[in-house]
Amino acid sequence: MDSSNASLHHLSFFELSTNFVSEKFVWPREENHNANQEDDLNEPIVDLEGFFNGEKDEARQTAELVRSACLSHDRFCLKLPWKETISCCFHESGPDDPQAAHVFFRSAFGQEFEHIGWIFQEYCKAMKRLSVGIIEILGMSLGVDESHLKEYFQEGSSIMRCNFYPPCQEPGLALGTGPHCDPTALAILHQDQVGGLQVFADHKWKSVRPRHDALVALTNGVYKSCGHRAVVNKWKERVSLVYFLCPREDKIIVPPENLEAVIALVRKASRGIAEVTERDGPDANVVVFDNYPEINDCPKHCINAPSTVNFRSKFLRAVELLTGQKASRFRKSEEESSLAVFLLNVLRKNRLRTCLRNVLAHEGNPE
Ligand SMILES: O=C(O)CCC(=O)C(=O)O
Ligand SMILES: [Fe+2]
Repeated sequence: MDSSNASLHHLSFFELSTNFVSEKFVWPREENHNANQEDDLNEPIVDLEGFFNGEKDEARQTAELVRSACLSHDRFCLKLPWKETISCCFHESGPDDPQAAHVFFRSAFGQEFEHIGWIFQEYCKAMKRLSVGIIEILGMSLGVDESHLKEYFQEGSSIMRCNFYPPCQEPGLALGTGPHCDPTALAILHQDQVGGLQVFADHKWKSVRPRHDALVALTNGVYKSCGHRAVVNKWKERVSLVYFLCPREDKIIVPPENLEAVIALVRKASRGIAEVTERDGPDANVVVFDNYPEINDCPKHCINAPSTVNFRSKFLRAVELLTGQKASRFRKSEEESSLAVFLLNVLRKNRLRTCLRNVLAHEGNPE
């Protein structure tokens, strides 16, 4: 670093060299955190090798693992972050493209940084391949057409961010990156060995310990967007690189058709279930869904009636997607031929109710 850069650096973190952290960086007490006393996340490690080698069974198992990991997160506010950041757009471009990274690095930072732009471009190309692969697995895990999401993101223009976190004398007062959910489809994060990334899971901040052989993928969408933050370290500087996968700027964002239909049905059914159990108690076995025409359209709630087959198969799929359990486990016998009984039995498994609540909360106003 030359002397002009060094003085700039000292200027931006002037407060650092004093014995206190400037008020601008002090995070509200209610969001207080003690960076070193958090639990570890114990996130599942998803090995993508089989998927990238084209092994179908391994890809399916990977999608299962991804689904259960993505269905278990919550969300969440800003003071000044204790960090410096550079974010650049990444376009898959030819060497003469004015938007190519090396052109940007040369014009923004000077000739001597052009080669960093070339490295940046190569890194982003690799991240693009990886992220589109992960998106494909996410698509599989959601039960939507496998190629849908892959094609959707194929031409995207993504963002690459480098975060630099200087040491902070009072790491319990400041945050490197405040709590947030990334607004992009997928973020792939490469953190160095200092550690600092935390994810909000099970109502607590949990540390994602650095692994030299793994990157961290954070998702958004039907799977709840994953709240996360980065804490700072008293002694060491930390660097993270984040690749954000985004669709092309003019793409219209809509859920895949079959997924939308399933979610709409689940919303309706879940309101029905909630009302039903309040009114009739958990042992009720005859139920009328007054306000839910899709369900009442079924003659005598018989799930084998032709008009209900479509609904039933969609609902079973939704149950599978949302609970991670095979829907056939709920189809115990012919006696359970009433849709209402079926729904109540599902509800008794309890997990579905929580999952449905999550879907409703995630989608905003359930009314
Ligand atoms: O540095 C980190 O670990 C997190 C950074 C982050 O969440 C972001 O840049 O969006
Ligand atoms: Fe983030």
